[in-house]
Amino acid sequence: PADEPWWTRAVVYQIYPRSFQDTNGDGIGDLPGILQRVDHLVELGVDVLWLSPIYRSPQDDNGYDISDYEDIDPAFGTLEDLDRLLEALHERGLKLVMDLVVNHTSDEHPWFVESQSSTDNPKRDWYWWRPAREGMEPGTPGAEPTNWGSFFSGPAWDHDEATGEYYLHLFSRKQPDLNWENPEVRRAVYRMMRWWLDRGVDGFRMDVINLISKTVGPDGSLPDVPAEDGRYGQPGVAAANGPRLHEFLQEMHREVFDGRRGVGETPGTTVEHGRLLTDPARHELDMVFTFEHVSLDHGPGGRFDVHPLDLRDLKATLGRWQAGLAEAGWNALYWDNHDQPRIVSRYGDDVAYRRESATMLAIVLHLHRGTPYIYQGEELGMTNAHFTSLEEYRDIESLRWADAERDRLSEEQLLGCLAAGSRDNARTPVQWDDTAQAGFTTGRPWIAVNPNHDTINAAAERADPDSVFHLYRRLVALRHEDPVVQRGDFHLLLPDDPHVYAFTRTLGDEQLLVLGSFSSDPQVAEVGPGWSDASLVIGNYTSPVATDGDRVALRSWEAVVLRRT
Ligand SMILES: O=C(CO)[C@@H](O)[C@H](O)[C@H](O)CO[C@H]1O[C@H](CO)[C@@H](O)[C@H](O)[C@H]1O
Ligand SMILES: [Ca+2]
Repeated sequence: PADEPWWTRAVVYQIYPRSFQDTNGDGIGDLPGILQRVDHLVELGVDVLWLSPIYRSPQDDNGYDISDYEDIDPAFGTLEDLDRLLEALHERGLKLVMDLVVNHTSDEHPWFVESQSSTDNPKRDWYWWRPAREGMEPGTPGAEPTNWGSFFSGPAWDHDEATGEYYLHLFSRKQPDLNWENPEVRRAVYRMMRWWLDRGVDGFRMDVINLISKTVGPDGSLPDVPAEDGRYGQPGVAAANGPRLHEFLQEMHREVFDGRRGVGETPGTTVEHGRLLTDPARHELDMVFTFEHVSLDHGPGGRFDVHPLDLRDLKATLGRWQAGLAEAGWNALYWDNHDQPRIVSRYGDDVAYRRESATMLAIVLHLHRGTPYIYQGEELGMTNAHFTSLEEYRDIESLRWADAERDRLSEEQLLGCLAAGSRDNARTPVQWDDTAQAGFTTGRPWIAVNPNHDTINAAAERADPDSVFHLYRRLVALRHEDPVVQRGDFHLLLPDDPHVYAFTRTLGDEQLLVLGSFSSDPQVAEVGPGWSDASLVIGNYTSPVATDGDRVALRSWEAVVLRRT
């Protein structure tokens, strides 16, 4: 019904501009390249384009370190190029969502340059400056104001020789955190957001937005966090979901949003938080990205310490978020993005069953209740990079982790951990065809093209009616047409089955049964009575699925959606 928000029927496509399409042969994707490929988005049928950062930036973290929020980095193009893209998207009924990175700026942003210049500069309090720990020699390990660790390994504080104080950076030292306690900072951010909305942008994806409110003591002190002796604390602990987060987001909503929207990236957020953040009655965010389901194969060592997934954990986690936001709030559904290894290699089988497992994972995700996100290349079934040398890696998080672990692990062990957990797995150029550089560039790509582009590429996928690409087109069309897919209640089945993901979606007297096998071996799903004469909605095998009474037999990595009324 018309009063349902548009995004309950929408599908979002994420582009990582550096790796999408290069048009000037410098090996770096750019805005004219996205314009050139807009018809790929139209053919897929998606409704919204989310662009990872394209702002002026020293590219220390590939654009998530911004030095000018109101200009485009020359590597990606110009403001005019963006206006042309915006116009082309709007003409085709698509919306554009920009990446909003305001937990931190680049250390080359004029705000920080000023703030760093002297302790009494009017912008000193725009960032987090603190003296060394009591009685410790400034600049020596352990003298940092708190024991907070950075997401990119090492301490979250850097000592500034010139002014003798430390500044906070939860990510790289070239990404100093903004001090949102300072109302001037908030006003400057809201003014910048309105500038982009006035330019026609339709909304924002907000980077680590739940880290903007730090836990500050009444005297302005910042607390240490639990940590093993001599080691830095878990990154973000004293910043995640801080005391003033909801206040800041409600203020932002009042100051900025008049109907245009925002999705928040919120690492370390619980279901309870998710509901508070996305309950429309609270006027904060429209949906959030949670991280629980993409951390289930992480061992104690985090993302580079990868362990086999237990499907029961995945079902329990996604099931909890579905149930938790059923009454109020809304989920953002994703497997892939520019920070995660590709799901077909991670939870699927990218060797013997790439098409089957990629399409099964797509069907299972897109039939959940929420707004699905497709990350560039996911619709082609692109796999992890499978790099074989350290030289091939580019990602600051991976390189700093390898540096920190070099004495503890052998080169072979380092390569194994990086191959499984690195963000670069998601950042290899999009594979458009089977030519030398996969049609991405006529030059030398900034990161290596995956050699499997000879068989895995858009041209081949488009030519094969049973391909991953055409399955995604059908899923997007289903989301647009089917109210049960859009709004049906979610109910998990078979929670203890270690191989089959099963659930129903119900709206009125219409019900869908969704089954996905996470196994190469044949599986049987006990689905109970009443499905034997159900109709097929979508499946990833061309020949019909075998139902006999209350049992459905699933072939390798098979997924099927049945409907009964
Ligand atoms: O998962 C993570 C922690 O290990 C990181 O990959 C990631 O840093 C975190 O999810 C937050 O990501 C966002 O902010 C970062 C800092 O801006 C940027 O590097 C990521 O690309 C962005 O998605
Ligand atoms: Ca280029």
